[in-house]
Amino acid sequence: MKTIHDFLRAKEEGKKITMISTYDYWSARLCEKAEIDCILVGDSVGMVVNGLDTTLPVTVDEMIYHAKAVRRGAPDTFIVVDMPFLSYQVKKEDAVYNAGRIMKETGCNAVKIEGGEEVAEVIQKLVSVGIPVMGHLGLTPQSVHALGGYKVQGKTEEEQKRILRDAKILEQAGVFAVVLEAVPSKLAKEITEFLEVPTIGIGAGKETDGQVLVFHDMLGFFDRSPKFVKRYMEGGRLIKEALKNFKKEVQEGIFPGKEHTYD
Ligand SMILES: Nc1nc(=O)c2c([nH]1)NC[C@@H]1CN(c3ccc(C(=O)N[C@@H](CCC(=O)O)C(=O)O)cc3)CN21
Ligand SMILES: CC(C)C(=O)C(=O)O
Ligand SMILES: [Mg+2]
Repeated sequence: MKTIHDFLRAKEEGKKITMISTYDYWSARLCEKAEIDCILVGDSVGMVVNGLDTTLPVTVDEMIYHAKAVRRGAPDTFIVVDMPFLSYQVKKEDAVYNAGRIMKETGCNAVKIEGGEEVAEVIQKLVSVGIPVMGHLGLTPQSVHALGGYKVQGKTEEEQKRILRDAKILEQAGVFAVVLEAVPSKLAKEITEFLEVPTIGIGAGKETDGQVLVFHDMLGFFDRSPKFVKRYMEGGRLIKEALKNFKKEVQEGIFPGKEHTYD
């Protein structure tokens, strides 16, 4: 099992970190077999698995349910769990309670929190009680309504300054890594060079210390995907063909064959 120190060392040694966002037993098993460095049980589960338009309705109980399944599938992989909307913003005490539940009930290794300066105190508190925290800057989907949509962040110089400043504040607060989502690669490079802790990018160019993608996106399960997604497989098409094949074979009396029958 990797530790937070292995991620720091990877940055020092210039070895890229790979992270995949996924939510269940079988996909976690495959990630572990493929030796992916880190699994993120993302609150994107609400959109990917549950068909919601945003991540906002996702609950702590739902995150725990998925994270337990992921841990069973990947017993030896470093697992980070997203803290969902409103589970850490209201009071520091809530954040400790919710992060504590996530750690205790799932056996994960760390939690992830979206935001900059406004969550620095919460992060400090979690780190002080022994809960490793991953930060998340740039496009923070839990603020989609405030951002006016899923849009690239850090386009203006003012925004860039704010994001870089937030990154420094997160490092001081004690995060062991930071996700940079949907920002120009130049800004991601600048943050990556400045920080001692690793950056993990999604739509942030190639200069970050690692990359993260959602399992279902990279395997092509959806017909539409954001610009930053590379499809390593046309999973949706392959599955649809298999389903059609099943229907055809049943209709034509080909399935089940002798080998599938208890005679
Ligand atoms: N399946 C999935 N993959 C993700 O990467 C992901 C989620 N869900 N849910 C939570 C957030 C939301 N994310 C998103 C969602 C949409 C865009 C998107 O549509 N981007 C457009 C427009 C960019 C712009 O206008 O600036 C694109 O074409 O890339 C980007 C990130 C990333 N996260
Ligand atoms: C896209 C990643 C970074 C995430 O936060 C998620 O999957 O919820
Ligand atoms: Mg998330």
